[in-house]
Amino acid sequence: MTSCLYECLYEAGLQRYYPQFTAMGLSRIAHLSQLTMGDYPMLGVQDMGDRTRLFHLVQLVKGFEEEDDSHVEEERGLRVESAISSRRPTPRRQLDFSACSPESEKRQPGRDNTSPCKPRTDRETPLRNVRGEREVRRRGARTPAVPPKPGTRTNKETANHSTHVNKVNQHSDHSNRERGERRWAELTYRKSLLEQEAAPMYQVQRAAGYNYGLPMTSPDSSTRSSAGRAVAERIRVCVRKRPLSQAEEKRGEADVVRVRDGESVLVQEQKEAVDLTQYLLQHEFYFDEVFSEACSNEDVYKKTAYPLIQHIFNGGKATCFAYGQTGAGKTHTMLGSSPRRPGLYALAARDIFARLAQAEPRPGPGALRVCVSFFEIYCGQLYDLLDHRKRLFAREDGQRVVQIAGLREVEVESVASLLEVISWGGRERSRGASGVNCDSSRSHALLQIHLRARPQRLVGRISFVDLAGSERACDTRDPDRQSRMEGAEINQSLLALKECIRALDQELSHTPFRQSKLTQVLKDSFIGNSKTCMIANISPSHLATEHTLNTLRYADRVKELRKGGKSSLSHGGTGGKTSSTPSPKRNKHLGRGKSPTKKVKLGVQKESRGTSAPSAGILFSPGLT
Ligand SMILES: Nc1ncnc2c1ncn2[C@@H]1O[C@H](COP(=O)(O)OP(=O)(O)OP(=O)(O)O)[C@@H](O)[C@H]1O
Repeated sequence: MTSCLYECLYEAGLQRYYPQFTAMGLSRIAHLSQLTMGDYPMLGVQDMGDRTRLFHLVQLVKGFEEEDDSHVEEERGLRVESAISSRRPTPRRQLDFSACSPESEKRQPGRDNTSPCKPRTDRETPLRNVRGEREVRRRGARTPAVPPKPGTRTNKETANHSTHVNKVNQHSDHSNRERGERRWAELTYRKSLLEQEAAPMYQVQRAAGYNYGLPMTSPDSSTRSSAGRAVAERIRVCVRKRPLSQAEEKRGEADVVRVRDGESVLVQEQKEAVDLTQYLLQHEFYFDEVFSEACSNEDVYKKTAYPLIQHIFNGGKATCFAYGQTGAGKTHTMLGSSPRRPGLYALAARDIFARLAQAEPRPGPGALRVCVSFFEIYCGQLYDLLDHRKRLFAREDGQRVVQIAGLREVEVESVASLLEVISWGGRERSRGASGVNCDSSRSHALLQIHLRARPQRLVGRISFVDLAGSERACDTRDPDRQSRMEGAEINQSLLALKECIRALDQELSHTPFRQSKLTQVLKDSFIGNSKTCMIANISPSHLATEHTLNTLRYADRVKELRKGGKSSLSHGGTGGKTSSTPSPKRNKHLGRGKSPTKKVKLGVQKESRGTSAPSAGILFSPGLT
């Protein structure tokens, strides 16, 4: 479960150690102040960079404690109002862990109260706990640990006591407001850093061969040849950036994603060196199509699903995947936001029926029928969304065609009826989200539109796949077993998907579709006359940068595989690292199982923008390690 400690570690880039922290009984931010460097190995923090970060974090927490102590003086009438604001905020100083307390949440300007942190009682606020008895005595007046017995005080004492309580409450309100303001200042600071590009900027450069999780792509020169064009037509990889929402803007979140020329996307990642200087890393990725926030669903449809619809009328199979972090815009793309702003499902349905009407103005015995099925894959199990979430089983028949036994197919005769069926299934999915799986983003949803000739012959089929939230693939390190299993399953299916797309491109005799339920049920979309399009949805917010980069790296790998790259070993996961063995030369160099990091080339230093890199790898600034 997300906790403030996790958030705090996350801010410091140490979130992967969270399970060890909790295993060692460190569950609150306040516990960090008791850590000594001798404890670091027990927490698994061996890496020098991480040790330094943890050290700074511990110092910061201690600093907060001291700061809090200074408020005792304030209670006695000494106001140190300007103490915090006049102090030059070092980057880590700006972290405000207390923002997790319910009071400060309430007081934060323009912030909604949906904090991911578990609400705490006053006594549970982390920095208070750590000082034990003294703290409880001091704050105890407001929320006493043990309620005083009635009648144990005189009236005068009670009056004095309540005056004191009011003073303490006023102080507490004041400090909470101050903390809220500090958090606000932090966000504004980050935003200005990102928007004004005041910080030094370094560009992540393309490297030959293995790229240590960094972008692989360059503008696609392979599409210049006719064979390259054919492959690019079969597998398209596109990216769609959504706009910042009003709530995100109010919270002061910055837009760190830029779309250039409809074919490249640029992400600015805010980083911090061990000397606490802030800098920006700029990642650039190239795709077949990149849709900016200004693009409508119709624009996206024309360049993604529309060619697939033409393809199924020629007897082919097609698949359109929506991939990305929860909240990145997958549903908006697939389903649309209102009847006047339809998504890909409705636009595809409109074209299918328009084309049928054109071909056969009057329905006759030879006319094609449109049938829909809608099901979900959760933890490797299939559930029929058009049949009360009935459990389904996928099996291969005698011709080695995968059949989903018992899957309900509903015949539809118009766009409206198709949309009705989809919304029925969608309701079933969100209802299931509070039952079987607690969150619909943990499952893949597959909507299939079949073109059938009578009686049942399949002519063409398009599958729209709303993939599980990409951030779920990182749950493999979650302390909760169920989340870990879900994460592993999602990770596995995304890996299998990449493999199958590679096989589709290279027309390999063996398609590894059995590696996951997702690819198994989509088997015939990976063989024969089939086309695929992947739309990677991304959020522009600077708070989502890590997930955005993971999404882009995955899409990037899919695009690279199309060009004949070898498979990667795992999905990006938290750190967004993918590993692969792209060239035999590299294999020879590194050998199997050796740590690739030993060979990484670092330390080329250059101000990035507008300059070309002298060699592969990240460009580092002075003082960065
Ligand atoms: N291109 C866009 N233009 C305007 N608003 C958008 C766009 N994309 C997404 N949004 C808005 O962003 C919010 C989140 O989008 P959406 O629900 O589609 O995300 P999602 O990836 O489907 O999330 P989940 O996996 O949780 O279903 C919604 O309010 C949606 O209306």
